[in-house]
Amino acid sequence: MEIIICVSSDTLCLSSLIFVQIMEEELPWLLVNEVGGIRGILHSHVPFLKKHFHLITMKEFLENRKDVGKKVQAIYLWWHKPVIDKELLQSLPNLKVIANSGVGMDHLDLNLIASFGVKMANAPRAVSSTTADTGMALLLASARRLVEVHNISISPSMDYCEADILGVKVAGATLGIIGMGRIGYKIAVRAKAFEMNILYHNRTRRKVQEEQAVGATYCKKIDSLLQQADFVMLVVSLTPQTHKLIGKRELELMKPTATLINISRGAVVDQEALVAALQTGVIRAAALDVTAPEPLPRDHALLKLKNVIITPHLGIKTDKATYMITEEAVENILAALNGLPLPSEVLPS
Ligand SMILES: O=CC(=O)O
Repeated sequence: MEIIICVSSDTLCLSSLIFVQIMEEELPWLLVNEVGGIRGILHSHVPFLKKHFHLITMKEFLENRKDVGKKVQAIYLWWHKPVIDKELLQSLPNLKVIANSGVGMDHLDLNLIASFGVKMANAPRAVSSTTADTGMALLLASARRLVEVHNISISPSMDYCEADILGVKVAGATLGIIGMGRIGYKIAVRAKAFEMNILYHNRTRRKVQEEQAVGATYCKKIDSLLQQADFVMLVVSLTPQTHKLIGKRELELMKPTATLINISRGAVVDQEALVAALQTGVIRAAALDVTAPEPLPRDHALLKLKNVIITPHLGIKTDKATYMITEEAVENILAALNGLPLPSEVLPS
């Protein structure tokens, strides 16, 4: 909403106010968590959002739930916030759409949201390359023990022996990708450039031409991939079927020299089994961008292991990718508010 105040050019004093005109139709109201901070929309996205919406934060909504609730037509979820529950949905009678700032929708009760007649969208276009980069960064960092060698390099004594910095050769090693959707495939593209052999498992097999383009071999059974891979990368969505997909049995199938990399969701791995496997040398190392919960309690056993690298769900967090996510969200919200098909609608299964 833009307010134009016209004053007489002769006197330029307030008493000469002629009229106050409200320009433009009122913009649709968009509910966001907060601006700035760890769970808030980034400040740099706000001017873009304000071009299309009247922004209202959760704090403002909670202060005046009755009046504001009726106006909100859309929610932009930034890293799972605000939490969408029945109570919130009931207080937003005109809500039409919820846009998620990522691809994973496991934090949402899709059936509940759909039962309120609210559409949902995610942001698959924006996230793929950057998340694939995160996976490769973790693979390389773990292979070459970057965190350990960094700590040695900045230590006062720099006391180390060759064995302390000996890594694993990536070229010629076998990468097993579990989950060959958009992100999994982009990881394969990157791994090919690093001269890795690539195995993959997916619910549905990729086309032969797609496999050939990255030199990937399909493993119908996860077990066979686990037995052969030097690096296993988890890229699946979290669903009831993938919950604790990797447990004690699966870890024991892996080579003792193998590394597990998880960029999907923490709950895809049985964390207790993982801790035991890392402590007893069942596998060499793990590199985790995701844990359950996030962040882990500060005294968690995974934080004490030298053969673990943990990042705070870096996933897509780069300047460009986060901005693209907001653009994708705006596209979806505007489509829903105009009664058009949503470019990345997510339906309950
Ligand atoms: O975790 C990241 C995403 O869901 O896109």
